[in-house]
Amino acid sequence: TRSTRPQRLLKAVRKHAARGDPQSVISAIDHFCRHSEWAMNIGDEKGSILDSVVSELNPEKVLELGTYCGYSTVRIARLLPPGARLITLEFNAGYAAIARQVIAWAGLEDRVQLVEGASEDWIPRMKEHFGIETFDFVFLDHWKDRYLPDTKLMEDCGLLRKGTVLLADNVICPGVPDYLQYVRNSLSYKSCYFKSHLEYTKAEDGLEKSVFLG
Ligand SMILES: O=c1[nH]cnc2c(O)cc(-c3ccc(F)cc3)cc12
Ligand SMILES: [Mg+2]
Repeated sequence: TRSTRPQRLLKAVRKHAARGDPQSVISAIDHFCRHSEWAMNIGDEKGSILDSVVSELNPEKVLELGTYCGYSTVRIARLLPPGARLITLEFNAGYAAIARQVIAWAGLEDRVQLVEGASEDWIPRMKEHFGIETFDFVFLDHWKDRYLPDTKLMEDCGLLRKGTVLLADNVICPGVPDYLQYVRNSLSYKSCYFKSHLEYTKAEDGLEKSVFLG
């Protein structure tokens, strides 16, 4: 049977990237998506904004909602000190299987824990199952209809602290209007928009950075 796009993306990583070299994995995926097949990775333009937010924050505890093939997982994990931990949640088993191999190819499996399942099922279990008190940084990149309910769920579960940074992908395309309205109007957040483009295209998209004020 025909291979899947994530399988073809992994094949390109194995062919063109060097094992243990996260930057070569990032470049191989960007090249594949520009020249072979578009895929919904954050990409190099928005990825550079993600890099700058992570580098400035130096987070110890990171949560990523939506792994897909692990492109942003690799982008974030390569910037973390070895003691730091990134937990990434992926609902789709096929995506998770590819992401594990991409993360391993980059040599970053020691600081990444990929969990398969629904965000709403795992967020309430972060403390007792992973020994997490609060997250320093949360990257939202899963499903637009889950950004707002999962953010409220993280608040209710006490997973956010004064200064926790939420960074949301795709706030313009596909768009998350209910989430934007919430973080931009809530007194519990200081929010700002980073204008950019939909990965590998000229369409507008952007990232919303929101600091939880407690
Ligand atoms: O569903 C998505 N989850 C996470 N990230 C996405 C992302 O960066 C882009 C898109 C997307 C954007 C335009 C389009 F025509 C088709 C799909 C979807 C997701
Ligand atoms: Mg995205």
